[in-house]
Amino acid sequence: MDEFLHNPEVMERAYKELNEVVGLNNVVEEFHIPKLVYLDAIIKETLRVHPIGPLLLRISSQSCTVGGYSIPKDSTVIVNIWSTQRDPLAWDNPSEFMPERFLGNSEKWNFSGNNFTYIPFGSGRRICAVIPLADRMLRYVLASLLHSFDWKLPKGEIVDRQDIFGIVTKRRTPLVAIPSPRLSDKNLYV
Ligand code: HEM
Repeated sequence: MDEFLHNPEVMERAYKELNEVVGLNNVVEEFHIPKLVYLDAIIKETLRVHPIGPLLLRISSQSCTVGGYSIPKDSTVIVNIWSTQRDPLAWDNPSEFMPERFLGNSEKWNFSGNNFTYIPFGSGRRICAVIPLADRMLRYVLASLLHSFDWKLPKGEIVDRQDIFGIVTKRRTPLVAIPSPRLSDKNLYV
């Protein structure tokens, strides 16, 4: 929501897609979700710049060398995906919020954890246990919130939008956003 509210051209394109696919006379239903390809790109880009679990932990089962560094057996290894998903060697304009980078290449950009430049759900044996559920819920909840309401930021508010780190990534200050109804019929909100 934060990136959406701070990127008016992304907002405009997402609303256009929702108007065309769902329409202002309807609420979002499950069958609409696969057709919302720009919304899918927004979610993927959000998980790139703000991965929910920024640090993956592993213990090396044997001694090895990674990127020229020797890692002894039984070392704790921390993989910083917040950083790798913003690596300028892998991403153009890595700090820019650009959902378009995920359009038209769904084979390459998925949550399988096989493309190490993009692993928001982790990778390998300990990859997130509920990717299909999390993916579906994210798309459905975000699509419904955006489609049902126009969202605005409070006037004149200057906030610190940076991430803070812990087990999960959070924005430094909580987001305040003001919704107003946008559907054609008030009964659709019941
Ligand atoms: C957008 C939502 C979510 C994201 C981005 C996410 C991301 C992650 C990540 C990065 C890991 C670590 C993977 C690794 O070390 O390779 C993980 C592990 C895990 N996640 Fe999620 N997660 C999400 C939602 C959920 C939800 C809703 C649940 C439970 C209802 C869940 C359950 C788990 C479990 C059980 C593990 C540990 C798997 C294991 O160690 O074998 N996740 N998740």
